Amino acid sequence: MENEKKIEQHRVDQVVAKIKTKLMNKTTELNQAQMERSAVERNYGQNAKINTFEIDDQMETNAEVQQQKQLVAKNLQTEDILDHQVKTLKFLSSSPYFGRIDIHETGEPGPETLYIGNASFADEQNNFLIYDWRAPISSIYYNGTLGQVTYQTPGGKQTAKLLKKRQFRIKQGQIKQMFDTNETVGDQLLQAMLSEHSSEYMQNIVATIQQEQNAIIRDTQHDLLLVQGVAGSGKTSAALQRVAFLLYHSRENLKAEQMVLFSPNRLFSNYISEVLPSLGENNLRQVTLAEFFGKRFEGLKIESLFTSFEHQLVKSDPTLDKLNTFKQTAAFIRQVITYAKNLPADLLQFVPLDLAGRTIISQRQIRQLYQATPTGWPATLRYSETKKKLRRLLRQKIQANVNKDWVTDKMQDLSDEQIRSMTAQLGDDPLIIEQALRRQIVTQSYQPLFEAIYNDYFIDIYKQYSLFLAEQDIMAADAFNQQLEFHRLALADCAPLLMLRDTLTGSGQNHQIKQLFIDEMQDYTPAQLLYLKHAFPSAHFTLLGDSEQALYTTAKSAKKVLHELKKDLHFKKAQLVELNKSYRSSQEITLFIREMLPAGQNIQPFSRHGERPEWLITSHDNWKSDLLKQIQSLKTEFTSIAIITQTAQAAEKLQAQLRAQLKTTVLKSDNYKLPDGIIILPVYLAKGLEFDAVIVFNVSESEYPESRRSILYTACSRAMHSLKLLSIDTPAKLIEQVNSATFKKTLLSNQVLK
Ligand SMILES: Nc1ncnc2c1ncn2[C@@H]1O[C@H](COP(=O)(O)OP(=O)(O)OP(=O)(O)O)[C@@H](O)[C@H]1O
Repeated sequence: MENEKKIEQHRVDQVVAKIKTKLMNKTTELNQAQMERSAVERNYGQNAKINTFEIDDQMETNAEVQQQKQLVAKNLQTEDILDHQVKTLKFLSSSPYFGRIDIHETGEPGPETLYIGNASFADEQNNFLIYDWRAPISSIYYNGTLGQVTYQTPGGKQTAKLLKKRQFRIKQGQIKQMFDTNETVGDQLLQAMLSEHSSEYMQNIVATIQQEQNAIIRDTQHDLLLVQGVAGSGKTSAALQRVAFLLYHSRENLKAEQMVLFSPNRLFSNYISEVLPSLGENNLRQVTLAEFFGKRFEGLKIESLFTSFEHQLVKSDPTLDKLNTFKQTAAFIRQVITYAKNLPADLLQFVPLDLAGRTIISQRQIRQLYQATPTGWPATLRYSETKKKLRRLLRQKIQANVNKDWVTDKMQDLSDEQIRSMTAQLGDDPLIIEQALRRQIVTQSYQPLFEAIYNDYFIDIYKQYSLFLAEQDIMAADAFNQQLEFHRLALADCAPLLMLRDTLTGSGQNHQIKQLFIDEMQDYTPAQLLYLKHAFPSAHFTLLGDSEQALYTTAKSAKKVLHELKKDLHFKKAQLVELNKSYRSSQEITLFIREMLPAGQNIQPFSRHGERPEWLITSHDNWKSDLLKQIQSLKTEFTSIAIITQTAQAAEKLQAQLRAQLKTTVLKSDNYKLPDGIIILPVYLAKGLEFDAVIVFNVSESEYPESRRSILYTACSRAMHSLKLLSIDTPAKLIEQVNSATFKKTLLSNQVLK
């Protein structure tokens, strides 16, 4: 192997030399392009400053400025392309590839050797020295064991014989590790990757994508791809590599702007923000569900998923809980749609169009316009026809106002300069100029009304929804109205409200988005998913979740989740992929946490070893000093240490209790960056994240009764290398039920166990 390694290093040296030459050329081109653009911009700046008075001059200058602007835009585009090439080449010059396959394709005279890396690279004769990991042929690297293999190409299925598979770890142009493997992607490289300590940002996994993850990444057939995977099985990782794959696969008709990822919180958005750039792709848009709703209900404070969760934990009102549960179903949304479609005109909650305290178009007039539309038309058509008529009516009102005194008054207040800019290109006829001016003045003052019509402000959707709720249950309507008075909106009301608005007005759909991803989909209600399907009608959905980590609902089998989605959301081609192997945690941690779940034996640990998790039992008097000792000892080994509590209040309280002895940072839902040092955070904010060491705080029976099994599982599964559970006083039975061989139990104080 040593000799082989020398030969491979020699090739790496040759390839890197070629990459560096190209890098030099591209850097020069980039510098030139930047200089050219600065020159155009300087020139453009001077032209834009020319003071124009005569109309002819102004028009000429405008045309010139436009031309310059176009030139700058074109230069910027070239610069972007060059900049991207330079970045890719820089990366390749340090780490050109990670895989090699030797294959003999059916019908070809002899075998060939291909190297696979983050991006393709060809020499001047167009020989591919590196293949992009997303190229069709590269799938052999991820899917094939030695022997006969097949792979998809645009022209159909191809067969080949895989003769050799080799993995590399190359850094700064030097081969650090090299393995031959017969497996799909061998464990040795994966071992090395997973043993590393956690970092601030999630890393890409292109060198070690596993076969079942590859099925997620390369799927282009289905409009619903449902991924149900155990904690740490690489759902998020696979989803992000999938984005990169789709961008490569449909370079011509899919742009990063046409994709959106619904993520659990801002911390998570930041945590994953480096993955796509590290693969040479632009980031896709990320939004949390609360942000998405927030944009659609301006002026209202939307309850976040976490607040809703904390409310459930802190106070729980059985009657309201029941109502909220119904609001979360797809059946409820369907009821909203039926209501909106069949709403008689006299029940529509129109509001007058007012301007500066004066009603310009009354509620009665609006209703009459609506009633005048054919009753046989669907509600949305009647509504859009009403909108058209309202605009026409406004224009008539403008005409009727043109010669009114208030307009004459306003005209007299205008400066010569204002008049000139308002009437440019109208010729010299004073009569024409005056009429145009008057019309502009009225139109400008009526502008807010046009906007109100455009934005559907002439219908009070909140009142309408409250009436709908009252038809179901008067208490539900009261609760909703009460929230509204304080400018608040419960999360459970957002999707039905929007569906009501959209069904009445025919608005709210975004046809631009082609791919939509939802991470932690188990936290979405069927009502929300149904609304998102409606709001993004052209999108393919990739939904990633783990129902065992459902903090807000109960666990369901993957097949049941798929069945319900198909039934509720009407996808044509749905596919379920299940991931059972956990990569995040050491084998010892996985063996312990899977014991917490009734069906946990399906979870396969990855063979990376560490210490068994430790269950620490302390007393009410000594817990603080015991906890501090544990933290001190973890600090000697790890940099990323998290203490996970159940609620934000508990996190704050703990911080206050430790303050005198230890500096910690409590994470809140509006934090977007993980700070250094010891972190305290509530479990829902830890979703999707991982830490070298985790201490789950206060695992007592009162905090973690049987019903909070998922919460405890989610908290524990954030740990990569070290997991400790601290119980104060009465320990949780949930742990007592776990096979005692999977953890170490330590009595820190003279605590009497039940
Ligand atoms: N094929 C792989 N090669 C290398 N690392 C991997 C691979 N798959 C997953 N990992 C690593 O395992 C860890 C967990 O991955 P990820 O966060 O994507 O899992 P997840 O299923 O989304 O987890 P959770 O549901 O618990 O949030 C990450 O550190 C990721 O880099």
